[in-house]
Amino acid sequence: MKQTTDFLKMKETGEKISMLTAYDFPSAKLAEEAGIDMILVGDSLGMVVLGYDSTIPVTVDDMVHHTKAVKRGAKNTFVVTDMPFMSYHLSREDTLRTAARIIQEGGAHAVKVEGSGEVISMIRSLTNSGIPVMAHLGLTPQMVGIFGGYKVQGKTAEAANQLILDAKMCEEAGAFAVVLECVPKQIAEQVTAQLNIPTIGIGAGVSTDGQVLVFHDLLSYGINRVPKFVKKYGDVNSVALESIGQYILDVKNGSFPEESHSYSMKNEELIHIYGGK
Ligand SMILES: Nc1nc(=O)c2c([nH]1)NC[C@@H]1CN(c3ccc(C(=O)N[C@@H](CCC(=O)O)C(=O)O)cc3)CN21
Ligand SMILES: CC(C)C(=O)C(=O)O
Ligand SMILES: [Mg+2]
Repeated sequence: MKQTTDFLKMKETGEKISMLTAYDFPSAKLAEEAGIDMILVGDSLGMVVLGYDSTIPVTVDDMVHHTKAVKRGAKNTFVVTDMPFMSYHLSREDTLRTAARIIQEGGAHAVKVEGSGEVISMIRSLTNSGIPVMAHLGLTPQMVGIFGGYKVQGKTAEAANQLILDAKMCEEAGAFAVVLECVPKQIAEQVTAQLNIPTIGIGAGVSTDGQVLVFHDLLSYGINRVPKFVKKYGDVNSVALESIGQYILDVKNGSFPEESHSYSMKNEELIHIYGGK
């Protein structure tokens, strides 16, 4: 299993890091079997699995519950779990206790936190306590209420310079990697060049040290509209719709179940249950 030090080595050698979200046993099993470098139990589960329209309602209990399922499906892959909305802001003690739960109870190898500012000192406290931290900058979805929507970040020179400073502070605070979400490719390239820790991009161009995508986006699974940065590698929606539609037809016209799907008993037994008639 790859771990934090291996991801640092991958940056040095130029081997790109592949990361994918997973939220349950089957998605984790598939990601591991395909050979993914790192799994993210993203709070995007609130949207793609639980049906909320943002990541804001997701709780620590949700994250622990889904992390446990992911761990049962992927026993040999590095697992990072998102700390959900407001779970790393109230106090240092609360942040450490929550992260410890995600690690000890959930079984994650690392946690991910969004943002800079006050969060930087939390990254320091977490890493000092022995918990590997992945930072997340740019479009930080837990700030959707402040951003006024899911909009590309760091588009002005000022915002871009701030992003570069923030990324450096995350590294100094001990983060082992940083996710850059929805930022101009030029900024992602700059940050990647200026950091010693790997950058993992999502909507951040090709220059980052790795890429992350949402499982359901990559497979078009239960999702219809996807952001511009998503590439559809599969079409589970159409496979599922065709299959379920055919099942319904077969049930209605009696062509399912077939003989091969049915159980039977011997005639000599059967005669006795009809009272010998
Ligand atoms: N299914 C899914 N995929 C994700 O990547 C994802 C989630 N959910 N939920 C949590 C966040 C929210 N994310 C999003 C959601 C929408 C856009 C989006 O529509 N962006 C616009 C950019 C608009 C602009 O130009 O500023 C786009 O058209 O791509 C981006 C990131 C990324 N994360
Ligand atoms: C989009 C990725 C980076 C994420 O944070 C999530 O899936 O929750
Ligand atoms: Mg997230």
